[in-house]
Amino acid sequence: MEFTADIGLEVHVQLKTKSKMFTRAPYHYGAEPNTLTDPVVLALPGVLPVMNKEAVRKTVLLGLLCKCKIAERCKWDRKNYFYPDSPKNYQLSQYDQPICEGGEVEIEMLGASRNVMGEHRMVQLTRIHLEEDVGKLTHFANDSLVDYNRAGAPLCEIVTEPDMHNADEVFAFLTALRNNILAAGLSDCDMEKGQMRCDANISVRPKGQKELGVKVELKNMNTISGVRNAVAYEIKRQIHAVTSGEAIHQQTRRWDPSTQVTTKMRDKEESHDYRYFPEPDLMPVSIGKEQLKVLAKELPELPFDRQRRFMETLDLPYTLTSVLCPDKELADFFEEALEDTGGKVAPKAVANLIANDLLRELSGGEEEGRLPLSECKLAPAHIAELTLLVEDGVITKQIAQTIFTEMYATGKMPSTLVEEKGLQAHNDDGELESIVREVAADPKHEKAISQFKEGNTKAINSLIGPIMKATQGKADPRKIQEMLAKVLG
Ligand SMILES: Nc1ncnc2c1ncn2[C@@H]1O[C@H](COP(=O)(O)OP(=O)(O)OP(=O)(O)O)[C@@H](O)[C@H]1O
Ligand SMILES: [Mg+2]
Ligand SMILES: [Mg+2]
Repeated sequence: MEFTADIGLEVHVQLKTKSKMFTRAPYHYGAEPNTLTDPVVLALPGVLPVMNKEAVRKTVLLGLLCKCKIAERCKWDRKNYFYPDSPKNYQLSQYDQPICEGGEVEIEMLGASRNVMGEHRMVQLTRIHLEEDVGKLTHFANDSLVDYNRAGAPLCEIVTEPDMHNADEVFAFLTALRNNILAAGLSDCDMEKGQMRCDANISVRPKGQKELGVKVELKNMNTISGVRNAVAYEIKRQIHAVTSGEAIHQQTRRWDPSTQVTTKMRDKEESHDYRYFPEPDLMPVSIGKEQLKVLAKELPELPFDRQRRFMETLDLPYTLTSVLCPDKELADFFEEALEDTGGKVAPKAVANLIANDLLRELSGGEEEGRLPLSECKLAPAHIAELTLLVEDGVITKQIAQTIFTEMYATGKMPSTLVEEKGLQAHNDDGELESIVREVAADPKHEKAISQFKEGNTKAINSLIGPIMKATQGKADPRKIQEMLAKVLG
């Protein structure tokens, strides 16, 4: 029997704000445990919450980015539970009136090969609401430690419809969502720092059956590829269970990255009744139409929209755009460099230097991870000047490579390096002619030259290398060819 899998995600994203959701205690990653707290975070008697406006603003931006319907009015609810990660015994969240409803995220599936664009489609969202994060527990053999630094940090929860059907779609969704959020500067989305966390709900049903199967919720995945592996494993496990006549029970399972399997944490029956009720100490929030118009202007161009623009209006190949566009910083760098050339250089030449040469230097030969652009000595103006020097024939493409490495290391402008090292292209025809004559006179090229004279124009290609070498790479190969033809008649 064939099966269809249905997957819905609950993605938690920590917003980049200076202070916490309902108090002015600061929040950032990596501080000494329990140093980012105050009476509100620790829920001492008599404290009252005060809403962080910036967190609401960023959530509305996230909603607009995901094309959600932004509620005119939303409110806060208490989600009651008893666990040491929350000193209040409840979490402030939003129950029946979230800030954002509906919405969608565009995803791209893998193409047939690296230089072919994959299929695009929309993944439907259910809602996005804002809540506060909880503390972090670390368990030991006999006791546990709690760190309340994270408690009360603004946390967006993005809930999708069960609209994904395999692990690759889940991977594509999380990648696209993360790129969009990074482009808008709403969060750093570092999964390993817990800034982006994902629970995956998975069910399977016989192909053709309308109603969805019983869902299992997966937790504890801390990389996007970890989520992909966990989902792929869980779909296989459920199909295997169903075909062996076993029923799937609603439960929560934990992904173990070291053994790459999911194991049961708890059954649905053990799950909590949260007794949600409206928070009496906070007013509902209204978001006006005028405010929405102002906020909409702050949104960046979405990475996929930018990619289409680069392909359509700048005629860049898909491969280059797929390197530049997911990373807003890199795409901005490219556009600035292109602008600096004043339209005199083909966009592809500029894009190539950034997507190939610059990234190669930034990654220093490593497969994954690279230096951030902000730590690099190059500005867009360096790239622009280098492409202009080649375009104007001041240096050859070969020399541009040498200069690139040098300017990356030193931060010196390419024109300075050309001057300092005398790397100008061979524009002195007389000098080039004498080099060409000298090389052509070498008896070892006799055969090639006679073949050329008999009409085999390609025969002299073997002379270009030695001539290039004699000019120390400073002559344009096209010019060498012209000169050779002239000298050999
Ligand atoms: N049958 C299903 N198969 C796969 N995913 C599902 C299914 N039903 C719901 N989901 C997904 O699970 C997520 C949460 O669903 P839902 O709101 O129903 O449950 P919840 O908030 O986890 O709480 P509870 O499980 O107590 O209802 C959503 O992303 C939704 O798309
Ligand atoms: Mg939640
Ligand atoms: Mg859930």
